[in-house]
Amino acid sequence: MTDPRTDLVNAAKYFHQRGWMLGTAGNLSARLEDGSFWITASGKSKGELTENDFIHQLPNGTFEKPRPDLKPSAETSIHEAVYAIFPEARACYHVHSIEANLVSNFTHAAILPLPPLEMIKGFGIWEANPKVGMPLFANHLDVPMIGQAIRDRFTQELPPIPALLIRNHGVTVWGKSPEDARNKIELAEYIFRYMVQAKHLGLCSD
Ligand SMILES: CSCCC(=O)C(=O)COP(=O)(O)O
Ligand SMILES: [Zn+2]
Repeated sequence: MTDPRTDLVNAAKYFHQRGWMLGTAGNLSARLEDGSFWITASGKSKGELTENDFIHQLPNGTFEKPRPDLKPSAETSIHEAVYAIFPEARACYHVHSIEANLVSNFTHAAILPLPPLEMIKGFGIWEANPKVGMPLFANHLDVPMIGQAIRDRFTQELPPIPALLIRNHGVTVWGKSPEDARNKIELAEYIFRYMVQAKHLGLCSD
C-alpha cells in the first residue's frame, strides 16, 4: 500500500459529515507492508484533517511525527491490539455516533446481538437469518486497559465479525484496505440505526 493518508483524510471528512466524527472524536489508521501504520494525531478536528495531522508508528513501537506539537491518538493502543491480532487488517477505523452509544446500552452482556439483516453479509457472514453478535467492551479512562481487554478476549476467541463496540463510546472496525474499513463503518452504523428505530417502533430487533 502506498501512503494512505489521503484515504484517511477523506474518510474522516465523510464521517464528520455523517455526524460520526464530530469535533475531535474518533481516530483512523492504516497499516503499511512493513508493519508500520499511520494514525491520526490526538485531539485534531476530524472534519479538517490534512496529511500533516498523522503520526507514523513504527513496528518497534516508536513513532515519527511531522511536527513536534503532534501526539499520537490517545486510543493508539486499540489500533495496536487490532493489528497484533488480525494480520490481514490494513486499516482500523473508530468513530463515535449517537446510535452506537444507544445500542451499547441495549444489553448488559459482553456481546450485542445483531438483527438478522441482509446487511450482515457485508461483515462476511453469508447465512440466512444469521445469529451474530458484536463484542462489547467496557469503556475505561485508561485506554490501554481497553486495548488489553481486546487482546485478552480475542486471543481466547476470535470475534465473529471484524468489529467491536465500546460501551457509551463508539465502534471500531478493521478491514483489508481503507475502503473496506469505511464500508464496515457504514454497515455497523446502518445496523445500529436500524436497531434504534426498531426499538422505538416496538419491533424485536434480534
Ligand atoms: C471527544 S473525543 C474523546 C477521545 C476519543 O474517544 C477519541 O476517539 C479521540 O481521541 P484522539 O486522541 O484520537 O483524538
Ligand atoms: Zn474514541
